[in-house]
Amino acid sequence: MLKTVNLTKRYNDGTTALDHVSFSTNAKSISILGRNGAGKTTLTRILSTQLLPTEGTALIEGYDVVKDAKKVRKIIASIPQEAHPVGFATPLEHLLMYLTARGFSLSEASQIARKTLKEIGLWEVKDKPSDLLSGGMKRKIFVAMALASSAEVILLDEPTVGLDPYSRTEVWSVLKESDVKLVLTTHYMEEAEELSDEVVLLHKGKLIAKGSVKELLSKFENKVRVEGIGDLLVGKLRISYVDREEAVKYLGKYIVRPITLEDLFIIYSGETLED
Ligand SMILES: Nc1ncnc2c1ncn2[C@@H]1O[C@H](COP(=O)(O)OP(=O)(O)OP(=O)(O)O)[C@@H](O)[C@H]1O
Repeated sequence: MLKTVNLTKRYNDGTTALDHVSFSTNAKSISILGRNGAGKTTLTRILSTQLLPTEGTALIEGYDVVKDAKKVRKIIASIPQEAHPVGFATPLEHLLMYLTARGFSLSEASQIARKTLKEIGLWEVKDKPSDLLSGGMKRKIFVAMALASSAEVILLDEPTVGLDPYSRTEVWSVLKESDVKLVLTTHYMEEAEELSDEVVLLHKGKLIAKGSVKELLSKFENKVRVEGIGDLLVGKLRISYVDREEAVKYLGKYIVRPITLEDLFIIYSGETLED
């Protein structure tokens, strides 16, 4: 579905946002994870043909995002992080405008728009100007547009930022039920686990790990997370990762629990919890 070879982006001010990132995946859905500034948005902007790489290549469904940019634009729908709806237009109008611009007839667009607005939980507010909607509802308009588009691959940059837990679950279930292939960036580990077959971990522009959450976790199955309660430290740190056998001595005064995706990120990025 996705392949990058030595993908590199250096901005004009000299910042290297992506540094020779190479990976390939046939997973139906992937999450790109990383801390602020890791290069997630830069990667999705390159994949969605909005930004040229400095070096290297990226392919979506076999099409080069630079050489075959027109073809790529036909098969993808992309929601940038900073997308804002038009204030006076309603959710229904947004979907109708978007779908007709993508080539659907008005009657097709109307049918698809109504179905999607119901599925995503925007039906009650479909005729309200977006200015009058909450931040989460505004975000949902864009997820609905991407889902309704019939694109083969949708790229979502932090799709559920600002959504309350109920709305987030609502969006997740619509995304999961859809046949569309997903590339998403997120800060929510739970979202990555819920929605993606594979995760790509970026750190300071470099790829630090890739695989299914299960695969990545299995590499650390002999480790557990130990967290000191109050001022209690594990060595010099409040949280540390130790071998299972060693964990026995921490039981009682410490919180000892299995490693999660969130811990993997800390382990792979090589950052201590003091950082
Ligand atoms: N237009 C630009 N010019 C110069 N540097 C940029 C530009 N856009 C991003 N950067 C820098 O590139 C690096 C990667 O930024 P990017 O937005 O891709 O990260 P991110 O992982 O999406 O971060 P966040 O989680 O905060 O959205 C950062 O150091 C950022 O400051």
